[in-house]
Amino acid sequence: MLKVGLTGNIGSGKTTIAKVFELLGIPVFYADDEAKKVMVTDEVLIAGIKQAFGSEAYFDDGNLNRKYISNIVFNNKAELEKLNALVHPAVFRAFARFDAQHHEAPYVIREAAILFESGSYKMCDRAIMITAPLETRINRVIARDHLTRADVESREARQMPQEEKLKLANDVIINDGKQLVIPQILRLHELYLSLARN
Ligand SMILES: CC(C)(COP(=O)(O)OP(=O)(O)OC[C@H]1O[C@@H](n2cnc3c(N)ncnc32)[C@H](O)[C@@H]1O)[C@@H](O)C(=O)NCCC(=O)NCCS
Ligand SMILES: Nc1ncnc2c1ncn2[C@@H]1O[C@H](COP(=O)(O)OP(=O)(O)OP(=O)(O)O)[C@@H](O)[C@H]1O
Repeated sequence: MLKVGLTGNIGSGKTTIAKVFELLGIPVFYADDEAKKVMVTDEVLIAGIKQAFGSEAYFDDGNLNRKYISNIVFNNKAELEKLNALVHPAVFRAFARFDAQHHEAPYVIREAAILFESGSYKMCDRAIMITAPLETRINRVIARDHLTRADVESREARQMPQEEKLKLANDVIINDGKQLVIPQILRLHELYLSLARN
């Protein structure tokens, strides 16, 4: 079974495009969702996060105080690395379980915002990079999340630049709102099916 990583910088369209692969019958592992899940269910991880960032990291009902953590980690590289070092091992373990559950599929997709930054592309056979101009991505995220331009820019600044990621990717989907996306997805789907057969 082929493992395909799917990434792109903030607002590039990762989730939207991953859903199309799902429609084609391909299992998709959403690393960011899984990260959020383990951060509220894994007791050891919860204790580690509270120790690192203070008990304000969680609300009294057990939910993660995302705004509090975002303000810390997206404004300080060392703090983000601290959070990643706590969360990523738990996400890697969940991915291994997902693979095992879908071993009959020709390929699986791992959708992750930080596939390259975290080094997890090395655990995949191929990596897809989704690109769109920065201005388009900023406008999409402002419309979707009602964040400010400065919020989006500070998140973008924490990610490896698109050009760097393109050097590490095997495949590219251009989601600039001009080029048709579905034919690009179908081409890659055919490619992965044929790689999985051989
Ligand atoms: C800091 C948290 C709580 C903020 O949550 P919030 O809902 O406000 O933002 P969201 O998760 O949608 O992320 C917003 C943007 O930030 C970027 N981002 C998220 N995590 C990271 C990270 N670890 N490094 C760099 N960029 C990141 C994503 O590209 C995303 O577009 C959350 O992002 C988080 O828990 N991150 C750590 C877990 C992680 O590493 N997830 C990424 C994949 S495993
Ligand atoms: N080709 C497109 N045309 C118009 N809108 C789009 C297109 N692709 C994505 N969008 C919209 O842009 C927003 C961002 O897309 P999406 O949530 O898929 O991006 P993402 O890369 O997963 O974002 P994030 O990095 O913030 O998690 C969504 O509201 C989505 O509906």
